[in-house]
Amino acid sequence: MIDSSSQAFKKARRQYLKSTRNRDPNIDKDWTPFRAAEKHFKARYPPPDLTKVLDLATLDESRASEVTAGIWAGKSDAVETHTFTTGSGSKGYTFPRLPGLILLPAFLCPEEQRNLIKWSLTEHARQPNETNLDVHYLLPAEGIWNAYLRDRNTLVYPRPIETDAEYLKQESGPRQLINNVSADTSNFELMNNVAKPPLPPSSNIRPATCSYLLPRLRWANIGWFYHWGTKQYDFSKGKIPVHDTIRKVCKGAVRSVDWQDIFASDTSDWGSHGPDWMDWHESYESDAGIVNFYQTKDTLMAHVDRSEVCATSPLVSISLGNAAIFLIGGITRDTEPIPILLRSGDVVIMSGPACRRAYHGVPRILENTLPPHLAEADGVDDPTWAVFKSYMETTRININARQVFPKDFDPGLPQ
Ligand SMILES: O=C(O)CCC(=O)C(=O)O
Ligand SMILES: [Fe+2]
Repeated sequence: MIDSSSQAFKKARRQYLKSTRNRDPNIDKDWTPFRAAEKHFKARYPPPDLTKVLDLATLDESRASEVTAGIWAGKSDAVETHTFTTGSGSKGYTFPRLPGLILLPAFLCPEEQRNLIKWSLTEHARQPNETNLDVHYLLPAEGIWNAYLRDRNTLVYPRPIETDAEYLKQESGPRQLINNVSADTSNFELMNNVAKPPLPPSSNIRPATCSYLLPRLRWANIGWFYHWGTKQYDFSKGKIPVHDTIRKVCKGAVRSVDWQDIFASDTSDWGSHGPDWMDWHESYESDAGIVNFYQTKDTLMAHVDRSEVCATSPLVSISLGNAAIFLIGGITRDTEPIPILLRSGDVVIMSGPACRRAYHGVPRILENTLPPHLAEADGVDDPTWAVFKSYMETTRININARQVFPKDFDPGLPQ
């Protein structure tokens, strides 16, 4: 329940009244259903109503302490789902409205969740993997997390602007043309040959401490490098092998689903190569992706992950830490999105032609929803957990792994 006498509620109401005083009363007239849902869940005032949000943890007795830990809970029957039993005996859910969307609640046990959180910060958010901070700062080689643990006041210096850098020579015009085009096997070569100059560092960045930068860590790349300027992969930089921990979890998630059950009666268009779900237990291999780090005020706008050449192979998305509202709609923003409350340990799979290129986003991280198995350092039999716990109190981590190429497609790239 929302406490309307709390200081936070009153502050949000004051800000709302101030910011809406001169607002056009028809402002929401032209919003697409996706935009309207984003606005609803983002709002601090009035706080969003979660009764239409699917929250499967409310069905699971063993997660009762997670659900009651914070003020936020949805409903187990808010959205039409079908249940199946996974290969490992747990429950999985499908959505008649969006074939190929799979939800595996609590797929990861508390220990696996803690290990993935540690891995994300200690081993992954550092060179040679790129992070959002690298564009502007010369980060320590050990990564921002390890440097922060050593001394949170250590200064990190801005990346100098190189006077002969490639980014200064590029015209911005032609880049726009190829920006955000869906990748596929027929345009792969063209996309691959588009120039992908490094993004220019900002000119007004000052030295900053590790404790200032850590909450500003927003993502760390997995596998093939992604080029944000063109929204395409930059295959010329080679591929960093996907860590075994991630490979195994993602393969495990894909293998736990009986795809025959999901897609045998699917009649949609799977593209020129036809359906490939029959092979996924063997052929699925994540080779790119991103680890997203969200602070409680961060959001991820509606988008489609369309840079992968394969538009049907599963994308595996792992939630850790604070809970979030995840919205997923259809191939345009005009489809009313399905709202799902994702909690730590939940895994979402987006697969098949209808779901893999559906609009989705994260309009809200739900504050104070860190589950007890991550929040109580004492209850965790691990003396090193306390520092992770303090960071995770205001954080959600999402590990998002994708397969870039279809099974039999040879991109002709050095491995
Ligand atoms: O954080 C999430 O649950 C989704 C992230 C996502 O959609 C992405 O990284 O493309
Ligand atoms: Fe995405």
